[in-house]
Amino acid sequence: MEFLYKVVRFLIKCMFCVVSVGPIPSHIAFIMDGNRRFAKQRNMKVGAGHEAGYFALMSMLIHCSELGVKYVTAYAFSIDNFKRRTEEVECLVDLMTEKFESWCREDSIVNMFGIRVHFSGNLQLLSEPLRDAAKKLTAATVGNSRVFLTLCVAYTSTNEIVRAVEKSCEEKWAEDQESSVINLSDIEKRMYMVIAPDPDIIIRTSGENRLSNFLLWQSAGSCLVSTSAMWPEISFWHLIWAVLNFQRYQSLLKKKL
Ligand SMILES: CC(C)=CCC/C(C)=C/CC/C(C)=C/COP(=O)(O)OP(=O)(O)O
Repeated sequence: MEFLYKVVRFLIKCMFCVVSVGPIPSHIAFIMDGNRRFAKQRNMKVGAGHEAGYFALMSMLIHCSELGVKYVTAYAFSIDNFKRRTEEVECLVDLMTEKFESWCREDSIVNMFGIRVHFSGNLQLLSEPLRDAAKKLTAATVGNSRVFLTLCVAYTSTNEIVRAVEKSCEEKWAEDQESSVINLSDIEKRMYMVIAPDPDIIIRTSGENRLSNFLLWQSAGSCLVSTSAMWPEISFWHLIWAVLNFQRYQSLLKKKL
């Protein structure tokens, strides 16, 4: 078993060397889809599917960090997810609260890997314990700088855009009532995602090709990669495949110039 593990680690290292010859994306975003189908296919409870999804996110984070990807974004809970059955919403909320609280510890995985956590979304819609855990985690990881992880929670892109436009109007009007012209940079400055560059790659699992109200503003130039694997099944190889696709897309762009 130990031998097999060593062989896999060696292969992973070789692949890292191969992809490092080309440009490494600075920002990868994930639409983590298929947790419930993964659970159903295995006669597991829905909660177990989401828990498996959590471990898949951890493994992607570690691979991204080893690959030198600076920004990672994950769509963890959309505003529309509040419409799901109460038990499922509670289960996801409990899972996130528990993990965020544990990530605050000094020896947690996020601190070990130098991951700074940021939240994108309307946190006012969350229960108080989850909102507090998210705020505590943001503060607890503020000194980390190896990877910037943005978790989209209570997020939809349309909500982000409307909020940024509203804030721009209010703040510009308060600044100067004579000329309150709003431009692109006024809106972008007020987006939740202002902390990260636009994603180079968006990976969606479970065979779907839709963006489902995720990073609509930021994805104009992103390379979209869809895989039929359910989110808990995502592996290092899917990540490498996405990066190779991105590199091919980059070289095509260069040829066009
Ligand atoms: C602590 C932390 C950040 C945990 C994250 C856990 C996690 C992976 C959440 C994603 C939840 C979600 C709505 C997935 C979509 O699959 P789905 O439920 O829609 O599955 P389906 O497409 O098969 O119905």
